[in-house]
Order: sequence, then C-alpha cells, then structure tokens
Amino acid sequence: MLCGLTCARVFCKSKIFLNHGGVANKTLAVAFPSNNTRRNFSSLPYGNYESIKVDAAADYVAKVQLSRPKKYNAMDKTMWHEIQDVFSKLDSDPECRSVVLCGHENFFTSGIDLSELVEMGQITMGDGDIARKCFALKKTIATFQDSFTAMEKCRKPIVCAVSGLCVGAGVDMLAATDIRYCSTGAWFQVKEVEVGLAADVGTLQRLPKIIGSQSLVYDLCLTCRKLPAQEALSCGLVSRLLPCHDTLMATAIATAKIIASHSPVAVQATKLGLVHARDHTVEEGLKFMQLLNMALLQSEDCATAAMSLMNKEKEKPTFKNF
Ligand SMILES: CC/C=C\C=C\CC(=O)SCCNC(=O)CCNC(=O)[C@H](O)C(C)(C)COP(=O)(O)OP(=O)(O)OC[C@H]1O[C@@H](n2cnc3c(N)ncnc32)[C@H](O)[C@@H]1OP(=O)(O)O
Repeated sequence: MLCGLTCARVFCKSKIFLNHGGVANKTLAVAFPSNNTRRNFSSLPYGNYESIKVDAAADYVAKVQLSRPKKYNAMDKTMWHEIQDVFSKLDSDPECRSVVLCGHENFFTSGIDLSELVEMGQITMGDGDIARKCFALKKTIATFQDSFTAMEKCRKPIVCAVSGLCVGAGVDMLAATDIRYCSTGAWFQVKEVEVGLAADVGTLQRLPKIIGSQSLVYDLCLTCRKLPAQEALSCGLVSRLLPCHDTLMATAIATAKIIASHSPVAVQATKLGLVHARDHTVEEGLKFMQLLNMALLQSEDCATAAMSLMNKEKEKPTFKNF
C-alpha cells in the first residue's frame, strides 16, 4: 500500500510539474504504459474445440459459446471436457480480462446429453464389484463437477447470457458464473429430480446462495417447474432481463468491456474476494482480504488508477495485462 500510494504521489507531483512545462503527454507515457494488443481468441490454443466456439467479443473480452445446435447444446463428454479446458486456459491467459458465456438465441443448453446418463447407467448394470462401480461413478461425477468449478476458479469474471431454455446442468453451469443476464422468453429448469437424480454438479450448493429464498430453491429443485425470465429476474437468478437476444448479447459484451477496462489486478482480486466471502464468515473474509491486499495494494495499478482520479484525467488509464 505504502509503495503504491507513494508512487501515486510522485506521479501526481510530476504531472503538475510537467503540465507547467507543457509536456503532459510524457507523463501519460510514463504512468500508463500501453503494451496491449488485441487478441483473437479463435486461434490456438482455443481453435480446436468441437462443442464450443471461442472468439474475441472485444479487446480483452473472450466469448465462449456453447455450440452443439443440433442437440440444443446438450452437454456431451466433449463439451464437459472443453468447458473445463477453456476456462483453465482463460484463467492463465493474460490477454483475457473478462468472458462472455452464451448459447444459441433459442437455447442456452438442454443440460447433460441424455446418452451420458445412459452410459453411466451401463456402469451400474455391468458385472463386477460394487465398490469398483461406485468409484468409477464417483470419478465421472467429479470430472463433471470440475468443469463448472473451473469457471468459478477462473479469475476472469464471467458474464453469462441466456436466451431460450436453460435446463438441468445448464442451471448448474449458470450458477457457477458471476453475472447473469437473460432475454425475454428465457426459462430455467432444475430438472434433475424429473430424470431421477439429485443435482450433483453445483445447483444444490450454489443456487441457495444466489437466490435469497430457501422456499423458492426447494420449490424449483423439487417440483422441476420452469422458471420464467421475469421470475428469474425478480428472484435474483439474473440481474438483467433484456428484450431480445441481440440486445442481451450487446449488453453482456458491454458489461464485460467495462470490467476489462479496469485494473486486471483489482478485478481478479475482487472475484477472489467475493467467491471466498460466499463460503466464509465475515471475519474470515476480512482476514483473507488483509492477506490478499497486503500484496495487491503494492501494485502499480493502484498508483495508476489513484493518480488518474486525483488528476481528473479525461481518458481512463490503461493497465498492463495480468
Ligand atoms: C453426473 C451427472 C451430471 C450432470 C447431470 C445433469 C442433469 C441434467 O442435465 S437433467 C436434464 C437433462 N436434459 C433433459 O432432460 C432435456 C431433454 N430434452 C428435452 O426435454 C427436449 O429436447 C427440449 C430441450 C425441451 C426441447 O424440446 P423440443 O423443442 O421439442 O426439441 P427436441 O426435438 O426434443 O430436441 C431437438 C434435438 O435435440 C436433442 N436433445 C435435446 N436435449 C437433449 C439432451 N439433453 N440430450 C440429448 N439430446 C438432446 C433431441 O433429441 C433432438 O435431437 P434429434 O436428433 O433431432 O432427435
């Protein structure tokens, strides 16, 4: 903190001095190094996916689109694997600062590909020892869980845009994202009980912490009724309801762009702090932030941002990738 704020003061003074000397741009060059280039996320290492498409929605904003349209984006093994893979890669890609996750304009996803459930059923049917079957199933469930947990672990905030249906594992996935928007006509269904399962890839853990009402959580999870867009908005499952898919996408991208314009250090630390806060007491969360910020307050981003505000700069400062 000391280092960051000291830098801010030094920069601040030098700007005043340089302004008098009429070379303010030099100050900007020193304070806001611009080493940034636009990245096309559709190239390697993101170019070889089958069930998802990865693209650049804007500078520093990756767009991940679920893409098995003939099956309403049902999640087969490939898609589960690719979701895990892409969010792990985006997590450590310094040129990605935020992500927009979307599906098709008529469907986000119809949940797990039912053939995966059949395959899991076959494990139980086969001859062989029950303990070994149990461990095989446990491993499969853990692999599916890891896909969505990779989204939560990805330090880059994820803005999820849902149009049309979002069923079963789609809700588990949605619940692992950070900002959720939908368009008119979207609907959500926690369908697992209807297919003879208890949801096991995140809905039961994350949904109660997203929507305040326990009664509504039980209602949705036990009746499997379809939650319409307007009710999803009023219960807080989504924070914005847009009139159509195009406006939804434009709004989600605009939000992701704003996030990408901020200090990546501050943004990523904020996501870490919020995910931690969800699962800990206030006291534990405050201690966690002491430890996190005793490092991060020393970032040059803090000096840069503070100086820009103090000097009432018209242009937003730029920050190095992270
Ligand atoms: C360890 C376990 C981990 C995770 C568990 C997750 C649990 C879940 O996800 S539960 C939810 C499972 N999903 C479903 O039950 C949805 C099943 N599908 C439907 O109910 C309907 O298809 C629909 C989504 C409501 C859409 O209906 P409709 O508009 O009439 O279109 P269809 O003709 O039915 O579908 C078009 C095409 O897509 C195929 N498809 C749709 N969803 C799935 C799916 N989940 N799995 C596999 N295939 C799916 C459907 O069969 C059609 O394909 P065709 O080849 O054209 O027949």
